[in-house]
Amino acid sequence: MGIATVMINWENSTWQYNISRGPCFSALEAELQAVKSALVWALQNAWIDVTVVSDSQIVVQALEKKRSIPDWSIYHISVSVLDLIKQFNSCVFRYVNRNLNSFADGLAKKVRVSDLIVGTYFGEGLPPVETALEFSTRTREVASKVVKAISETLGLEEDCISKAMNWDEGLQLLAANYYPACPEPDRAIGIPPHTDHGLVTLLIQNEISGLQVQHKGQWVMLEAITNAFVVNLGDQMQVVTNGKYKSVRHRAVVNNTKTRISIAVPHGPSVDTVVVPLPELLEREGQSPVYSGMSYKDYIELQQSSKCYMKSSIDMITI
Ligand SMILES: O=C(O)CCC(=O)C(=O)O
Ligand SMILES: [Fe+2]
Repeated sequence: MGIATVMINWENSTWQYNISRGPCFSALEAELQAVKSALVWALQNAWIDVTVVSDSQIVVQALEKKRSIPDWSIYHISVSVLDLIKQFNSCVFRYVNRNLNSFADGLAKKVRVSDLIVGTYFGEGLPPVETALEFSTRTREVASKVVKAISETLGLEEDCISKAMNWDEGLQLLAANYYPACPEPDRAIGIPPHTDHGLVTLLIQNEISGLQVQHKGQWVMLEAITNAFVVNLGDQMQVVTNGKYKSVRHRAVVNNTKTRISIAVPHGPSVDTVVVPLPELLEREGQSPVYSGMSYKDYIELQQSSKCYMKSSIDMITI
């Protein structure tokens, strides 16, 4: 079994990763061993405030509650990890989706098939994938809060939408949009009008405006605010709230002198979730569903298919 841990020092912008190989009886054991080796390494290097990021929900859920992993065959490792945790000033555990942990995951796989030399590797700056990982992890926390707040505004439990959408397994994307200056902006379009297919999209942009939203039939330009997120609601939010919240139709236009950059982080349900209006909401309001159920995966396919060319995909599932 291959074990890889990536350590990032945010204070001096250096990173290193450590890889090892050894016998392991389960994937869970390998995850826990990786956490243990990261903690041992951190203590040896006098790190006292650490955040451990893992793609194993079981490991993260247990350790953040300072409990042993519910698998007695690895109880002894749990005990030593819990002992190690006590030696830190702060030790936080965070879950990340596997595809966001691809750097460490890829290293562990490579070492298993033996084409990587066991040892510790160092670098300056930040490993590029990990920068995206950190950004994605932190923006996910913001998006989770937004989804909880939306649930509450509907008079529902804060985790009502996230539970129904299997948020913990949800799809998260990262899109970097680059719009070079265009001498004839009126004859070009950055991104054509569309709605995002997911639940919420967080968007940051450089200081150049370009995002327009459709409001009462008019295109309205949003002023670009530095260090602020724009939150766009997507189609699944409209479906799950039975139309109480609307997904926003938007487009991006180009600038004649300046280059515009935007980073969009769309968050959706897990791809297998069949999204329907929340039964709790329908019951309380005495309403019938306005949208028919469809899995998120099928909805994305529908939106990208020729059937939806120049048409709104949400109309296709409106009853
Ligand atoms: O660049 C923008 O402001 C819009 C980007 C966007 O709509 C998208 O990536 O879905
Ligand atoms: Fe969009």
